[in-house]
Amino acid sequence: KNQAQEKVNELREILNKYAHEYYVLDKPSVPDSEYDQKLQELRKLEEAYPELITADSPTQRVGGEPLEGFTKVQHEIPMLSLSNAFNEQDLRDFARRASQGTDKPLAFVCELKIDGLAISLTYENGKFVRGATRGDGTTGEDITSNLRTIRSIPLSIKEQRKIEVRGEAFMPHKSFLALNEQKEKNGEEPFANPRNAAAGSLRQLDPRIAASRNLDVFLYGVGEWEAEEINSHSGRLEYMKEQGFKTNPEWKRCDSIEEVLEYVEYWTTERPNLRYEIDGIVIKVDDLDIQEELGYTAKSPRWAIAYKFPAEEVVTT
Ligand SMILES: NC(=O)n1nc(-c2ccco2)nc1N
Repeated sequence: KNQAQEKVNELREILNKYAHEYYVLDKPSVPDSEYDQKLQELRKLEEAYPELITADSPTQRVGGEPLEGFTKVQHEIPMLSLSNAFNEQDLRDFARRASQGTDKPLAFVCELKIDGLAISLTYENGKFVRGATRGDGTTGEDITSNLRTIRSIPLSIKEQRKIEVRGEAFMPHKSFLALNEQKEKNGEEPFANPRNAAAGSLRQLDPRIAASRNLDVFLYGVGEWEAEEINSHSGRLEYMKEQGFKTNPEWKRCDSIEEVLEYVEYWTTERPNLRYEIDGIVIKVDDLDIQEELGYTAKSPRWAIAYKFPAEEVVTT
């Protein structure tokens, strides 16, 4: 029995490492067959010793029965929407207002604005305990069982103190095209865009359907955190990556609005080469104390703004 426990722990550690390399770092160190073989070994051991099964085992990604409905979740810290910028002048105005709100030197972090569904993930004692949609910003829906099926979301992390991280769940282009092809074959209505497809997939009551949709996430923020000891947004992004969360590799710390404008310029042309949909660039003040000084309007932070790409002219054939 103890032998089985040791073997199970060893397999879980190896499988979590492989999964992190493959789904989070996009750099597998072993062929899929190696992963599948070890997972099969773990399944057999858990079958023989069901009392050894834990919720964070890699075999427990796709849960049991479909839900009857989604329960509501209150966000202790509201998940606010971002105000928009549409051109260079809007961005310069944003930077000026921010610099007038503090006498400290100002730095920004630029991030790709992933066009998906905003989500919140809560971990307690290092375990993924709850996942929720943004909803209206204060009340979302508990979609834990669906989010567990997304392989790039870790089921356990090193941090033992309660932490809530936030990000975007999305459907990569390849999965979107394949899903719509399938829907058209079945004579079903295809999804209009990857955002709707991701939202529709996470609103399914049966986690097996969500599991089949090849969703992914990028995490970009922290909500509640018992151990707030990092004083910059960029530091938080690095911390989240260290904890095993998938953060978008394209974020960049900029020391001036000129650098921000260069970043926007670069991604305006580079955007078509991404394997996922983005609808803009998010610019955030990096220093968390300055974020606090700047505060919020009724519905959005004053320390962040979303530059939106011009809507692509639809070529009607
Ligand atoms: N959609 C997206 O990629 N977002 N959204 C935020 C955000 C929303 C509110 C605060 O931050 N940040 C990024 N990268």
